[in-house]
Amino acid sequence: MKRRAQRKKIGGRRNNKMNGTTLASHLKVQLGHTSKSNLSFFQNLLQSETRSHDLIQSSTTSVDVVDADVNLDDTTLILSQDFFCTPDYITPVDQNATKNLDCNQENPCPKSPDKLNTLKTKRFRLDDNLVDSSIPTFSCHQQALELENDTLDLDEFMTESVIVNGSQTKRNYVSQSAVALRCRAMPPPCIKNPYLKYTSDMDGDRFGYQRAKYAGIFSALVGGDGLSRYRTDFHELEQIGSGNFSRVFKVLKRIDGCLYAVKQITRQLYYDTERSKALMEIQALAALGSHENIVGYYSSWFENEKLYIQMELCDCSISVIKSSHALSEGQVLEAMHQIAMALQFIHEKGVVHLDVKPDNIYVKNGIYKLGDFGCATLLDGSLPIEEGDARYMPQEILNEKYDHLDKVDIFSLGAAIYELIRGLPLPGSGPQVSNLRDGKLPLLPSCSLQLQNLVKAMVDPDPTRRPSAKDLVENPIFDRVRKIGKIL
Ligand SMILES: Nc1ncnc2c1ncn2[C@@H]1O[C@H](COP(=O)(O)OP(=O)(O)OP(=O)(O)O)[C@@H](O)[C@H]1O
Ligand SMILES: [Mg+2]
Repeated sequence: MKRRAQRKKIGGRRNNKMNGTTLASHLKVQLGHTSKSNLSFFQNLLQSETRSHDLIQSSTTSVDVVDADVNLDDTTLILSQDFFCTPDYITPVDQNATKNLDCNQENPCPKSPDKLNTLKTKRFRLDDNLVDSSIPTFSCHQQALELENDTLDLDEFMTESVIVNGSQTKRNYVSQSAVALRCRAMPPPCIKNPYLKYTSDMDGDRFGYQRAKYAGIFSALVGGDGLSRYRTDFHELEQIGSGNFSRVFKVLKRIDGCLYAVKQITRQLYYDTERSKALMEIQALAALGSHENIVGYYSSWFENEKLYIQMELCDCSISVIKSSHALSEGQVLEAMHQIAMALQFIHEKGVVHLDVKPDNIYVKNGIYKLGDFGCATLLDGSLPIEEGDARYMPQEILNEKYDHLDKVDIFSLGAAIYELIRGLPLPGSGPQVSNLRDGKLPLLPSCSLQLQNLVKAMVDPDPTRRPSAKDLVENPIFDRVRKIGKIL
């Protein structure tokens, strides 16, 4: 049976400065919300900021603040919203300046007050418009997106702070990254996409969009685990599936108003090996690119040691259809032909699926799509091999012979088709499964001889005698499909 491995990582590199007292107190709070793997970073940061603060306190007039930067180049993490969204990180020397703070309900993040008696030198001068306090901070979504694309290389946007005896007053200096992350924490409202007609999905709860907006904010801010990209970007509608270590949800993406499936790998990913194994699923999907018969992949991220995968939403898996009514031979042929095309596509790119089965064949608007690339690996065997559901595995893979991995997929598709024709699930073990592995199929009266022979060839115990995916696609049995595009 299938085993899975999963992992973590996280969001944004950061190089930040704050008022010493404030940052120290924030860090103490943050330490309570931060995963173990990030603790050492915060502890270092806390210590260095505390030292900086001590130096400032012991100074009277012109004192260069010790650079309390912490190099985060190798550290990735997501900080909770309150880390950036409090007035403290821009606490002015003049406490009266806090009166300039502009808090409002819609955007609880305050604007930066002018900082008095403080001169800052910048490694990278921000656009004045960005830091102009007259510009609402919420207007920086575009920058947030750009920053996200730039992997938040915050180092470029940080400021260095030097306290001098002068009266020169500088304007706000909230770093672009802090502004971007602040905005990132504000979920945009769910938008109805005017180009789509699936309104019935949302009509049930007309106020759901507004509610979701605030629910998103609070779950993102109040949740013990800090900023949630899932909650910020998506409105969860319902759970639509589950696997051994996963749950799949139908979600509405707030910013584009489209429906997607988000798969949450529920197993926590502590070890590097687990993480890199879990990454193989999305790396395979991303590398393969789009194909009509492969479930579409959009993005993925780690959150709280779990992996999330945003995918094209399909109607259901073919096993659900099979359980409600027997599939006609025409439907079976159609599914077989389309999944054979998916296999031809991935095999030509040097990838094998290794978990082809009815549960992993989805249907969307009558199109069959191969999904669940959790066991995908390279055809040449240069990546770890983790076979899928044992019921659909040929004997050679159970004997750990990996010379013809593409033919493993052909066997699995043959076993899946056999199951669909019979209309009964394959048992986990017993004579039926061992007969199948030996290539012995009982007669299937409801099915044409031509199709039975083809399935028999697909489950041949000798992998070299099984047809390739290309052979399958070109088999004359599918002529009807090719001619009319769809078998009715
Ligand atoms: N893109 C999608 N659209 C619609 N339903 C989906 C989608 N992805 C997954 N599902 C549903 O969720 C179920 C579980 O998904 P998936 O097979 O990817 O999880 P898994 O943990 O890898 O499962 P397993 O280990 O049991 O194969 C699927 O069988 C399907 O019913
Ligand atoms: Mg699956």
